[in-house]
Amino acid sequence: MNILAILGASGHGRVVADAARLSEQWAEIIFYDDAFPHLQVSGGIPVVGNSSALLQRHDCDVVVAIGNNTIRLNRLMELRDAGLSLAVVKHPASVVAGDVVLGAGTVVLANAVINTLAKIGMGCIINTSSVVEHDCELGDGVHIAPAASLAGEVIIEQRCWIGIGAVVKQAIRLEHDIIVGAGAVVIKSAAANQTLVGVPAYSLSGKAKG
Ligand SMILES: CC(=O)SCCNC(=O)CCNC(=O)[C@H](O)C(C)(C)COP(=O)(O)OP(=O)(O)OC[C@H]1O[C@@H](n2cnc3c(N)ncnc32)[C@H](O)[C@@H]1OP(=O)(O)O
Repeated sequence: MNILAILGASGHGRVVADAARLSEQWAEIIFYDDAFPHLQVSGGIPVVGNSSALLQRHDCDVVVAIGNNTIRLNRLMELRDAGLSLAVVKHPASVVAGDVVLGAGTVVLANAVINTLAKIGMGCIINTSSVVEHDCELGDGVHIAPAASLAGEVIIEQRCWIGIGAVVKQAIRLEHDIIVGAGAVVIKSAAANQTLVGVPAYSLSGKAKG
């Protein structure tokens, strides 16, 4: 389709819009945001309605640019179930191996590299200058923040957030809904629903309170 509708007109939305514009895949880019009608324009791009209005459209591709993994994924599924066509946005300065599978609604931003046989789920953010090495598997709604790096054969389950500049050693598995803090170095697999920080990474929930 000729129009890309982006749900979420915040800073991340503007980054996604710019990647989409540079990819030259769409003739027109518009925002939807629940701050409409208060918010009318973002980064020079018109905000034309709220999320309910977007659900009524069927003449455009759509992507959700909301940082929160659970909200982004839920919104995407809602739009998919309403029959909208979910786009993949890939910045032209990203490098994605030819055999990589990118799930619907995923965005790959500038200078990100995804290497051979990686599988990326639905609604993921592969953010600026991040690295997803060969044979990694990312579940739905994962966010790899700027400059974070996953070594080969890492498995990241759904809705994990790998913080800015974090590093994950090869063949590690992170179960669902883990947050890895900025700059952490993860060297062991970890169970779901915890926050890991530090070098080497440890669980914040297991930290003694002083
Ligand atoms: C384009 C973009 O901007 S994408 C977004 C990129 N941003 C990121 O990736 C941010 C990642 N987020 C973080 O690193 C956060 O600090 C989190 C999620 C790890 C923790 O946040 P919160 O749950 O709010 O924890 P809080 O800030 O209260 O810190 C709790 C403790 O952990 C420590 N801590 C927090 N983050 C880190 C970190 N990254 N590394 C080491 N220690 C940390 C704090 O110093 C604090 O320790 P204390 O109890 O001894 O004082």
